[in-house]
Amino acid sequence: MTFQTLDDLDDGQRVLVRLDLNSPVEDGEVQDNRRFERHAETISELVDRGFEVAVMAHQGRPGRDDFVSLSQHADILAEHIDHPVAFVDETYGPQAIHDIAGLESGDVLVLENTRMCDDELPEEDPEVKSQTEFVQTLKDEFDAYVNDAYSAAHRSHASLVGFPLVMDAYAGRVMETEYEANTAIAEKEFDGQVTMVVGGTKATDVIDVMTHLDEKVDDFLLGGIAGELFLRAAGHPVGYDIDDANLYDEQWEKNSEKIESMLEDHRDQISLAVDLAYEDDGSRAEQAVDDIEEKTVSYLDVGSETVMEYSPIIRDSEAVFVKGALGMFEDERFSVGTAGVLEAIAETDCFSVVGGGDTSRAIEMYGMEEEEFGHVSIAGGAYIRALTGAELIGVEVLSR
Ligand SMILES: Nc1ncnc2c1ncn2[C@@H]1O[C@H](COP(=O)(O)OP(=O)(O)O)[C@@H](O)[C@H]1O
Ligand SMILES: O=C(OP(=O)(O)O)[C@H](O)COP(=O)(O)O
Repeated sequence: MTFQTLDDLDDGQRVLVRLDLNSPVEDGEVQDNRRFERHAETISELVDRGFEVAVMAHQGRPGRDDFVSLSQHADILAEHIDHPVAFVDETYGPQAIHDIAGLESGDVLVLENTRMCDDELPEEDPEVKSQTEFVQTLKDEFDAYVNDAYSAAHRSHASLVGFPLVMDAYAGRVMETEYEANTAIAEKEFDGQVTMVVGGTKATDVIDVMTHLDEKVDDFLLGGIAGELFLRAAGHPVGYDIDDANLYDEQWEKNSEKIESMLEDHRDQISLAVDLAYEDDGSRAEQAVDDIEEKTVSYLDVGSETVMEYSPIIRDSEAVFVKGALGMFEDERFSVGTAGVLEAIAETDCFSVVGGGDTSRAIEMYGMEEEEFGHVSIAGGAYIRALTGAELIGVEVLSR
């Protein structure tokens, strides 16, 4: 697969750049993370080369607490590139078009969250997305489109797959390096045991990929939301929403058949938590899974016994892939699973990849160094999909 890169683009043009600045949001505040640091390299290069730059990116999903404006992202990006970054609260409306027209050489303008436009979601064919009002309006304002959002390249959304069909399209530096690293990793052959740690909140993404990796991966170590859904399928009274949470039921509806057939056909490859942690009177408490008779609390981490079972499997592995945290590690009380597994990987000389905008943050939060891991990717769902050998739709359209 080959695509044009920034080396193929003449300096000083008007470029529309898609980044992935999707970030954790705590109490309405966007948290700085490695995605800003990495994309800053691409934007700084474009600024230095005198381009007029408009940035598109998404944040969160409609209906979720993390679905917020990109105004804070513009400020964080400005700090990373040490250069002013303007923001407009429209993606392609009249004010956005006015501000784009006013761009001068070296200027950077962040457009509003692409997912606030009706045309961005849902997933549809690139041809359909390329004909949307969103794409058709913006395409004439620029000389070229640059996609740097490798970590979102598994989504067939307008800002990712529509523009390359109707504009001269290039890969940014992050797209280029992540694509090369993850493709090389997907092609690697391992003689020994291959383990995948599966957690996080996006269970649908990981379960879909697990069904394609059962020949490549010997052991799946489960936690997070997917872990609880597997426990539910195994007959435990967990893995459903209580209070007004919206993490389990919808993903169960979508995936229960796949989970049940994975358990039926590959039970010996799947390790489930034997204990779970929850908050009790402000402190961490743990409960053996076999003792749970009814879910009355939110489980926020795997328990210590589970970490003791997972760690030797990691130590015996030749390769370990991590996608998604085993618990809500941002709260130190629920970091035992995620930090425990990452520490076991860091202490072992296995080949390892840690992926995910959120999960990779745990490395620095809990005193580990990136150098202790083979590759730390800012992509989560995209990198595990790449492991299956499947081409990512956002990369495919860039290569046409
Ligand atoms: N049991 C849990 N309950 C709530 N959140 C969880 C739980 N386990 C993991 N998480 C959250 O999952 C997030 C990572 O999810 P996800 O987006 O799937 O992974 P990544 O961003 O690493 O690709 C973390 O921020 C963590 O707080
Ligand atoms: O953060 C992302 O994916 P990841 O959590 O799998 O790394 C991407 O921005 C895609 O976001 P989405 O999973 O809401 O489509």
